[in-house]
Amino acid sequence: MSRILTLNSGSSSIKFSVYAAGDAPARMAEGQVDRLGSDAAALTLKWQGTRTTAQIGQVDHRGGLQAILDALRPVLAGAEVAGVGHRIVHGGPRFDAPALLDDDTLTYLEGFEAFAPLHQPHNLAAVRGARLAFPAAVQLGCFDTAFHRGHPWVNDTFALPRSFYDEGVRRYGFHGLSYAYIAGELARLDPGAAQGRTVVAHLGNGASMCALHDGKSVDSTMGFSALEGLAMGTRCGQLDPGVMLYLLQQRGMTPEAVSDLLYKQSGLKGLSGLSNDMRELEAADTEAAREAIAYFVSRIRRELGAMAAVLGGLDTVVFTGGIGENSAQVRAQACAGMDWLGITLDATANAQAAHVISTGPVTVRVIPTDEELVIARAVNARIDG
Ligand SMILES: Nc1ncnc2c1ncn2[C@@H]1O[C@H](COP(=O)(O)OP(=O)(O)O)[C@@H](O)[C@H]1O
Ligand SMILES: CC(=O)OP(=O)(O)O
Ligand SMILES: [Mg+2]
Repeated sequence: MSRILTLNSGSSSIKFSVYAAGDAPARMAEGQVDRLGSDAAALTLKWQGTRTTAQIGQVDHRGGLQAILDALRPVLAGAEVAGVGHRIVHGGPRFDAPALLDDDTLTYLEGFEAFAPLHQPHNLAAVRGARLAFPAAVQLGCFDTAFHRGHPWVNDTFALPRSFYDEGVRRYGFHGLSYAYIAGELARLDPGAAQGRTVVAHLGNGASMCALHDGKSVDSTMGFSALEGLAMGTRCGQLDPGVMLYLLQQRGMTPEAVSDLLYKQSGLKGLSGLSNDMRELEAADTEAAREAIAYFVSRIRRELGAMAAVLGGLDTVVFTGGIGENSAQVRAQACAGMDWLGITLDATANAQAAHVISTGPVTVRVIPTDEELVIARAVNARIDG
């Protein structure tokens, strides 16, 4: 009985799944620890038709992983974990496909910790934890950046002297496992449309958008780091680099303080003064919460127009991620008045998060993402039954 474990460490959650290996991986159990870093972290496990949630208090990513391994003991009893698949946000310029996580590869990936400080250190810590817990298992890295490696050069570079591009200062793009899944789903649901022009909005605690042509990524709102583009739970998104110079030079902030500001104190949290969590903002009756959502949405709208221009038109829009899948309000605001682009929402279908929520010529879909399945398929292909 071979099992595959997937680990997906996001900025505020660790999602996990257990699959039975075989012709295609079959999910047996799944769950997550969410609200990491708050005092209300909780572990949810779905297994054998039941769903249990346990409050685990204030834990960090390491404590979250330990709680997951403890909870999985009965799930994995009597079975052999043949492979552990890891979501690793940064694969650098080297990886355009999953890779075995040997010592050399881990050292290479550590070099990108500073490029993705909310993720990469947690991702690699999970690899080390999983190696100890499952020493005989294949450890496979599946990279968020890999899906974007085929971008045209103009979407892969900044207008800095070329030597910076050569040393790796590039627009990598992230959330690639999610986009790979969505591209595959689109090809299954509507093969004709999947060959066309699609914009996918992955709206979670981290958020980005991707322009797909014929299922391949041609542009992303995220760039060198997971800071660029849309505003996020705690990240600023697009920012005039002059602001950073002002903070460093005029305000005299340390680089560490600027990093903390841009990664952890900004975005929805910074604008609302309340929370990074869209559920809380939607429930809050404050002007600042409404304005934070309005800013979040306005950036989505702006990028949607930009990506339609990059693609030379638009056939399909897909909403995914925790907010994209669950917030009818954000979807409605993002698409309001977009009839000029061919986007018209059906209010009832949107409220129900139906598969198709549009009536206009552009098909707007809600597709729950499944980064874990993309990882499990990659591991399944590397292990023997
Ligand atoms: N029913 C809901 N309505 C609005 N937002 C939601 C809902 N459920 C989840 N979310 C939001 O989804 C976000 C988390 O998305 P997720 O993709 O799980 O994040 P991560 O980046 O940690 O993987 C949070 O802002 C959360 O508030
Ligand atoms: C890359 C990124 O922002 O990931 P997440 O949405 O999991 O925070
Ligand atoms: Mg995520």
